[in-house]
Parts: sequence; structure tokens; C-alpha cells
Amino acid sequence: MTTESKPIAIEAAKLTKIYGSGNTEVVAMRDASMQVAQGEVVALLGPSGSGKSTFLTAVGLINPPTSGQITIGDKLVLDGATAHANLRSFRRRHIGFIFQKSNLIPFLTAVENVQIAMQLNGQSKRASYRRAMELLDYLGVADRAANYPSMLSGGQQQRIAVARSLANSPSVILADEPTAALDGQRGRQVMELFAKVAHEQGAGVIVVTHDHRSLDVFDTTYEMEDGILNRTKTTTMEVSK
Ligand SMILES: Nc1ncnc2c1ncn2[C@@H]1O[C@H](COP(=O)(O)OP(=O)(O)OP(=O)(O)O)[C@@H](O)[C@H]1O
Repeated sequence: MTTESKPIAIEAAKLTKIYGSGNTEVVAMRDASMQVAQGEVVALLGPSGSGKSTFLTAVGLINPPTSGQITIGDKLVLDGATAHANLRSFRRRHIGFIFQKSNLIPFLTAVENVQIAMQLNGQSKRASYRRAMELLDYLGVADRAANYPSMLSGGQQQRIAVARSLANSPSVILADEPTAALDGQRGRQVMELFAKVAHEQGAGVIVVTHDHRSLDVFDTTYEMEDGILNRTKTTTMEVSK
């Protein structure tokens, strides 16, 4: 897939992040640029401390860069630390997050965990229930709708978290080591879900991962080292199985 042929979902241009100052200054990311097309699923690799989370949280509008621009769809949202939108509401409407652990709310059922994301955006209980059930069905966990998270396996919890991240039809999905707590096969299933979501719903997806076994699922891989981001060739062409 080339980013030229499809509209851009995410454009990060020359992102630099400096933590601290003077003796304690850390340049966690330097001139990091990435374009993700709608429908493209990107793996972000790199050793511990290389700047992956710094990049992901910048693109996710959680941790603004010191300099550089972030454009989501056709909207320039961040120019350095200067916001051109209300970041909180922009994030809620356009960006879905998935973390290493599913972070489901323990006292809500699976379906309620998905509904809450829509209700926070003003949707009615009834409409949000309908969509939540559709999403759980799409992700193959509709039969678990009434269960509390503690009754679900790690893989099922991650599927609910993916459903929750899709609730508001985000144009961008960002996942930080979403399969770290899963075994190889379940991890792969979750990665395949990201590819399905990207391809079928047209979202731009970035997944930080250490799991090299599932790289063939991704359209593109990037590697971060010492805060420098490099695009590596598409894995489907590079990885021989
Ligand atoms: N809030 C902070 N203040 C100071 N330095 C920070 C802060 N957050 C991260 N760093 C530093 O920035 C660098 C990049 O960290 P980051 O968490 O982005 O790496 P990472 O690739 O996500 O690592 P991991 O794979 O271990 O999660 C590291 O040197 C880290 O110590």
C-alpha cells in the first residue's frame, strides 16, 4: 500500500521532544516524521527507551511535542505545543487508544464498557447499546456482552478494549503494546483485528509492538532508535516465512 494513493489519516512532521533542561535534558525524539494513509496499519518497533511511547502519545495529543506538526485527517491539530483544536474533545471524537492492559472499568459489563465511550460523547443509552452490540459482534465477543471484565480472558478483554476504541468511529487508532499480556496465538489474533479494522473501516492504525512474529500482518513498519524514526520496507515484501 502506498500512502500516495489514499487520503492521509495521520501526518507527523519533524516531531522533536525534549524532556527536562540543562544537565537533565533528554532528547527523546528528534525530527520524527510519519504519514499513515486511511486504511493503513503500521507497526512501530524499537528497543526500550528509544522513544516509541513519546511518539505515540504525541500523535495521540496526550503529550505534545516540543516542536513539529501533527495533522489528523486534514486538520493541523498541533504545531509544537500550540493546539489548534480543543485537544480533549478532538481526541475523544477522532482517536481510539488501546493500551498494554485493557483498562476496562471493572464494575461495568463488557457492553457497558463500550457504551460509556459513546455516552461521554453525548449519545443516548439506547443508540450506544445498539452500536456497542454491533461492535462486540464484529469482534467476535457478543456472547460476552453481559460479563464483567474479571470473567473474561485477557484476549477477550483486549477485544472489548478494541471495540471500545472503535465506538466513536475514530479516524486514528493508536495501540501501545496491546498484545504484551497475551500468548503468541491470541496476540496474533488481536493484531489481525487491527488490520481488519484498518482495512474495513478506513482508520489509520499505529501499533507499538515488540512481537516480531506478527509483523506480516502490517502494511508498513517503522523502527525507532535513539529517538530517530526510520521507515523500513513493507513487511509483506521483506519477511519471508
Ligand atoms: N516524562 C519524562 N521525563 C524525562 N524523560 C522521559 C520522560 N518520559 C520518557 N523519558 C525518556 O525519554 C526516552 C524515550 O522514552 P519512551 O518511553 O518514549 O521510550 P519507549 O521506546 O516507549 O520505551 P519502552 O519500550 O521501554 O516503553 C527515554 O530515555 C526515557 O527515559
